[in-house]
Amino acid sequence: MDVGVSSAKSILEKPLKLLTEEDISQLTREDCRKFLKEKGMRRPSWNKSQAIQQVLSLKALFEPGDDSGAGILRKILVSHPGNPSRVTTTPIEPSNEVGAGGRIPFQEDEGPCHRRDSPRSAEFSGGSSGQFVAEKDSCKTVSPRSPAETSAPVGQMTIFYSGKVNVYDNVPPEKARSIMHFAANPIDLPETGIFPSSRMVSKPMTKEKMVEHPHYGLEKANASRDSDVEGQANRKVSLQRYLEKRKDRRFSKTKKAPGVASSGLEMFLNRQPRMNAAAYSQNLSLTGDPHESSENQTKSPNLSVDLNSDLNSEDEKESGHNGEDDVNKNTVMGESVKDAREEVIEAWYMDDSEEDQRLPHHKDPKEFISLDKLAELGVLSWKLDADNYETDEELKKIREARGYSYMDFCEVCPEKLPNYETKVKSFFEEHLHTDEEIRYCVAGSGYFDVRDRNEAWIRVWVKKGAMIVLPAGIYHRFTVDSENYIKALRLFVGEPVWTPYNRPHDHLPARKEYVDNFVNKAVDASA
Ligand SMILES: CSCCC(=O)/C(O)=C/O
Ligand SMILES: [Fe+2]
Ligand code: NI
Repeated sequence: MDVGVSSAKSILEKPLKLLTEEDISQLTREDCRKFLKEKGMRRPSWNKSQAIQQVLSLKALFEPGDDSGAGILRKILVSHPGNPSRVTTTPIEPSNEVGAGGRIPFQEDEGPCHRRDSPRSAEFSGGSSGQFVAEKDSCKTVSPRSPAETSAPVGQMTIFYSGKVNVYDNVPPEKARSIMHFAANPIDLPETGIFPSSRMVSKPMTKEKMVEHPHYGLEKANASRDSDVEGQANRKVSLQRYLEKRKDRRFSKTKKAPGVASSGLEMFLNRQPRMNAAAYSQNLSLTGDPHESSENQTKSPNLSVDLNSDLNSEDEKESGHNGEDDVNKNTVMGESVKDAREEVIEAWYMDDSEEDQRLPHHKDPKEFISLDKLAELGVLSWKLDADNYETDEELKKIREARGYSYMDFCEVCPEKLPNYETKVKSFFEEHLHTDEEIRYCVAGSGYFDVRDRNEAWIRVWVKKGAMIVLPAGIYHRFTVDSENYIKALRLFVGEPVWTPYNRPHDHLPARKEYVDNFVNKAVDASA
């Protein structure tokens, strides 16, 4: 008998309130996906953290009894005015408590090689918080749990989240509204009480602070509860303990063991699919061509200390991508919903030509790939407001959620980058890093090429406003495009390590972990 399977099954069958941190840490992605599929979710996440989060959310919402997540949600349910048949999340208001004095000293120097940029998209994208569209009777503003509602017919609910579509059958209106509320308040996740509220005071996110204040955000979240919460107390305490431990681990000097899955922090704070950045690199030999040296970058030392305190048409012509390809479209009741990220990020399979690396290198015919497909390779993306990155609440939320405590700029152009030619060549050597590579394009554009599961090159065109995360261990390379200019914000968890390990570096734990999580498991699952 497969002990692992049966123990996972018994864990998943446990009521949510009895789940312990040990239980959760034993779950594998496949356990969760299986469970979710059995519960009717058609496309559970491929990401372990997110799959676990989906399991917990599902259990919270569907477990009967007063201590269900729906019970908690019911307490804080708000009516959604406006169109009763659809609710889309709106950007969370910026925190008023963030003082101007605490602003990040970003350097605004545009540089001599600043090229013309694509027109700015004024509209905020739901990239970081995901876009939720719920259908059917899910958003009627009926008072909670009225008798009529209890006997109301159940229906199907479709949730568009982070570009993914999940369809749930037999959803009562009450639960649907709970989910709607959950969607509209992405930071105040009611089940765990661990989320910093968008309205709470913004606190510095230095390593010390993160360890020192493990209950960051608890007060505000807890304030929205009352005695109904009692039934959840055990589970909450257990989960908090789990999160605190993981958070401490994440920011401690201790190296993370190879193969350890994503941290609890990201499991609960993150609504984007994500793989963790394992910090192995300190003890690994530098066998690659370090294309990085911090003196060559426009580093802003203050940024590494505390960043949280305060925090087209021409392009389409060039790519031949008019944004109307079916592959990048979501559909709600037959209506197409475009992923806002596509305004600033496009991805396609590359041809094999040896021509100038700065050319688009499309196949003939062009073969685009959706951002969801990229996420399945661990490549995450957001669209952000690059004109206001200093004060952007969305960026701040992403950084808080993912622990990106460090930032600096990297400007790639002959005038700004010493040893420009060598560097550009080195960026384009196929390599991997033992941590995530996080780049936020605030001006210009460039190509990040990543290998897919079959070793084919996918070219990811990143333009102003695009933030991209390449997971640790993925083979990739970078080049500017024919405009020859990019200014990118580089982010990192803790002290940055930029070492590139040129291919082959398959023995590195980060590579093995990447292959296990994003190549082998996907292949196993599809077999
Ligand atoms: C646009 S940032 C420069 C490229 C880089 O840092 C890197 O590591 C590419 O793989
Ligand atoms: Fe890199
Ligand atoms: Ni690099």
